[in-house]
Amino acid sequence: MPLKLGSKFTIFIAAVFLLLTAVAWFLTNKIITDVNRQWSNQLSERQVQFDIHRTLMPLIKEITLARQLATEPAIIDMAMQEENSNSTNRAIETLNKYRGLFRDKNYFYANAKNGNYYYNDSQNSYAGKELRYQLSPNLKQDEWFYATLKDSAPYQINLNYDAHLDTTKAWINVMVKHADKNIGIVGTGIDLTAFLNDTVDIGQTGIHNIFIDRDMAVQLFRNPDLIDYAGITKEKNERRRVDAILKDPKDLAALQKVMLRLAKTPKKIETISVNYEGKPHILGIEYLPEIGWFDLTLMESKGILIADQFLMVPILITVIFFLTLISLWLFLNRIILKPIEVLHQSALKVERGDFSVADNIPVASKDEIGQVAFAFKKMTLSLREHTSNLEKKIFERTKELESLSMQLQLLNKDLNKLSRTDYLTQVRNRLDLDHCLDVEQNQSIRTGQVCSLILMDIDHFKEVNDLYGHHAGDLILKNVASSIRERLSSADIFGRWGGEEFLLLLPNTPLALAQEKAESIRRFIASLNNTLNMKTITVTMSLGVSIFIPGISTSIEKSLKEADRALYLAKNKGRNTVVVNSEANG
Ligand SMILES: Nc1nc2c(ncn2[C@@H]2O[C@H](COP(=O)(O)OP(=O)(O)OP(=O)(O)O)[C@@H](O)[C@H]2O)c(=O)[nH]1
Repeated sequence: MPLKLGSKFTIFIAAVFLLLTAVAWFLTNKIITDVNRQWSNQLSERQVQFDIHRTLMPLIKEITLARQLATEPAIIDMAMQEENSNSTNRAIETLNKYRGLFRDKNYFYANAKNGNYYYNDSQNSYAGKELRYQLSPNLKQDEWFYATLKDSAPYQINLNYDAHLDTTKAWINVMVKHADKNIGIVGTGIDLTAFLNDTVDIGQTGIHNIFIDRDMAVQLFRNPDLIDYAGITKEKNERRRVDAILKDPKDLAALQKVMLRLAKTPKKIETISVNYEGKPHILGIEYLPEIGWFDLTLMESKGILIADQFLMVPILITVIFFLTLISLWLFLNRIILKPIEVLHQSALKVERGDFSVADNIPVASKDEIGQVAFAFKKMTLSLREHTSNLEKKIFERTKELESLSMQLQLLNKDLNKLSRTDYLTQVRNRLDLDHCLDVEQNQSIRTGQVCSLILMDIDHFKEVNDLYGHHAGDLILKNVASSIRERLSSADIFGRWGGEEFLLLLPNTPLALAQEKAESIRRFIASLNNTLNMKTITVTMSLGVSIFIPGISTSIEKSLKEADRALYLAKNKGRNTVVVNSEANG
């Protein structure tokens, strides 16, 4: 079945709707992604700047102080000649001075030469006994010292758990140098818990800071279990790396790429999308060359991205598209489909011959549909008028035909009558008599009634013709026929058998009565005066009578032959005589 216009419109509008919606969703998604990227870049940049001030500055301050301490002559002096108590006292004095300046009010100093380790805390607990113990390359807990000494960097930040002091600290280890030789390490420790509380775990929902070094080992994170303590003393594969936090290898690969780029262009910030604890996050990355770390700012997308709010836009666009297309459909339905449907229904009615619809065809608009409706209305009106005229004509023509048919029937009747009437005498002709013989035979057989036959012939008619002329003969024939017919009842069947011979059939008439009738005719004809040209001519007739008796007579044809035989006998008897068949038989 071919598709209707309404279905085509619906499919078209649905397709347009799907296409527009898909484009709207695609564009919105693209815009959201772009905006989010820009937005998270900015946010990340701000966050990192904030971190630098919040986190890096105190660290740099500590490093600067420690580096300054490492260059203090008293410290170098002590490293060179610790056995000199004056030098040592001066150095301890200097160390104590710096202790007051360090954030956590502690310092340490370790001599490369003998492993002597000096330490004092914020409580000044070790006043006078600052030399705490002697480091040993054989002790695992002292490995950091010997590993750091071997490092070429001027300073390091080492996260360590101090078994002696039972503290976990971020140690700022600065090399004490003399003539390019590492002669000791000096620095301060920052309590990691306090540090994490103050700087890393800032309590901003959805935002986490991770500091990692170039090897991706976690340096600072709110969960201390994931921090790579004592990294300096570990093999690379033993270190706690960021993959404990960012578990997707794809995220790690992306991060590594960014880290390689940023290491060449510090102070630049890049962002990537990552998964953290099953949720999408934006990761802002900046390299901090001062400490050799990367500052990673992990921000939950849901909190910072505008996707959720922005999702309303494509939904709104979809709803607007939907409403617009529905309105368009309703509009098309109103101005095209409905008028076409009305025209279609009207056309079907016109096809069935109902022209009354012409008055109801609406021509509301003047547009193309309106013009078609107007043309259709005009056409229907014209068709109605034309059909009405045609019907009138047909009616008139039918009447004419009916009248003609009547005339024809009458003519047929006349013709039929003529075909059965003798042209001269106007009585039944031989054709009609033959038919009547058949009918009467059947009638007699059906009813069981007898039928008498009288065959009559004008005597010496030849002489009449010869004496008075053929015309006179005709007149006598006519006169004889009409005179006999006038004397018969309506049931009697009379006609010209041929020439001057006539036949009379008498249904339901016994032979005796038929004989009487024959006698009566004979007498009447003999007495009849046929007037012609002032002359009176009389003729006589010979008559033969027979009967058809159903069940006894063979056939009416046989009975007719018997009448003919009787007529013959009548002629022989001298004419003007009636002979009954029984006589003939006798
Ligand atoms: N005028 C006229 N004569 C007719 C017509 N039909 C037959 N005849 C004539 O009737 C005559 C019949 O003659 P026939 O058969 O010899 O018999 P008939 O002269 O009547 O003698 P019988 O019958 O023996 O008494 C013929 O001369 C026919 O020409 C007719 O329609 N008009």
